[in-house]
Amino acid sequence: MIRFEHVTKRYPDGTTAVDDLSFEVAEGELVTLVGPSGCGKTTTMKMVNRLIEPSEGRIFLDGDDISAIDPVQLRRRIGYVIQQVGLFPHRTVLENTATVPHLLGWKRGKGRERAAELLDLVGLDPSVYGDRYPEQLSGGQRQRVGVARALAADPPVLLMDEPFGAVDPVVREHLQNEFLRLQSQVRKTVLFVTHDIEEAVRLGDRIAVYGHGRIEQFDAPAAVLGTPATPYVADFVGADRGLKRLSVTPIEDGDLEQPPVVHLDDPLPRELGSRWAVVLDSKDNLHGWISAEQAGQRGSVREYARRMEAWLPVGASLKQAFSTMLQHDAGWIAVIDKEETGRFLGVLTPARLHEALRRSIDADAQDIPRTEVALETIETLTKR
Ligand SMILES: Nc1ncnc2c1ncn2[C@@H]1O[C@H](COP(=O)(O)OP(=O)(O)OP(=O)(O)O)[C@@H](O)[C@H]1O
Repeated sequence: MIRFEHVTKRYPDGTTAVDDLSFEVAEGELVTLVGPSGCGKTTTMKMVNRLIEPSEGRIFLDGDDISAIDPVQLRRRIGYVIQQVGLFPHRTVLENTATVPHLLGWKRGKGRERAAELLDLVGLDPSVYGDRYPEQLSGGQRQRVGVARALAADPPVLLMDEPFGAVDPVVREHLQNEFLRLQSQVRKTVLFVTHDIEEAVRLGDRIAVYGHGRIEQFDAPAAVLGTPATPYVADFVGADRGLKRLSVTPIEDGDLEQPPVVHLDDPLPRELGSRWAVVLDSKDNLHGWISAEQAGQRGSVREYARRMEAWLPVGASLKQAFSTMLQHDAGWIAVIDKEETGRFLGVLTPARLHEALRRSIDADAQDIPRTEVALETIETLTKR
């Protein structure tokens, strides 16, 4: 969708901001450009919408060489969100959001309708916020309007330059989550500039880690954290990359333990054979748990079962698992298939969590699928 071919940018004063850059972003992919200040991220991005012209090399958008496209036409295909949102102060939120449809000559009513739809999508109720002016919004709300405005004319490509850089960390995380939810619906091709590795890892399908004017590594977040390509990248992602990796490694079926299970309407078993058992309802959905002390008493499981608060759907990150364990002071958490159905799959214990993390790091180091590492480990163990 976006392709850089040997692109170099030299500024008139001799600064080489970008040096022989070649990479490709697939349709619907979100690529984060991350690196220290001055490494050429913004220059890279601004060359895509021709706010900056390359000195050498070519950039293609959907197969078209952008140097042959009129810049104004080009920018209509590309949404642009920057840190200082740049909302028009004397226009309402709704008018601001409808800016591009308006420029494109849409009928007023259609433009406003679309703007209201987009505001809704970014979590701002148009009936509450639509008639406000930018100064009547919080920083986070202004950023949301910026995103809504960039999406209003439904461009296939979005360029985002530190869009959440100016808000505090809590709002920032909130905006990141909302943006991920939004992106899962709209599936734009996104280039996202940030200097924050955590943000790059959370949002990117792939990350381009910049050194000086060059990409040092272009890979999936887990791979960048697990096997940094150069000492520079290792240093940039930080000594705590093992911890960061928790947030990009999902819980998988194979990570789960199978504890004893009882059903709500069963009589209490005489023994559990374990310190606790998971309690399921008649559809095998998670209900709660009982402890070994309750076994052997009279009555049914239902009378003694406690609700299970610490649970997650499969596919949630190991970081969420760890944080859920801490939050509920739980020695294990239940894992279900989907939030909607709640079918019980197994439990994750701290030991299994550690194993899962270990396995994902080993898999990257050897560049083999994680499931195969699991099998290999089991084979080695059984042969011993
Ligand atoms: N107009 C210009 N003239 C000369 N040098 C420039 C110009 N614009 C940027 N540069 C230089 O080019 C290099 C890359 O700048 P760029 O803005 O792309 O970096 P960045 O990675 O986006 O940095 P930051 O995270 O601080 O925004 C820097 O050394 C910068 O000083």
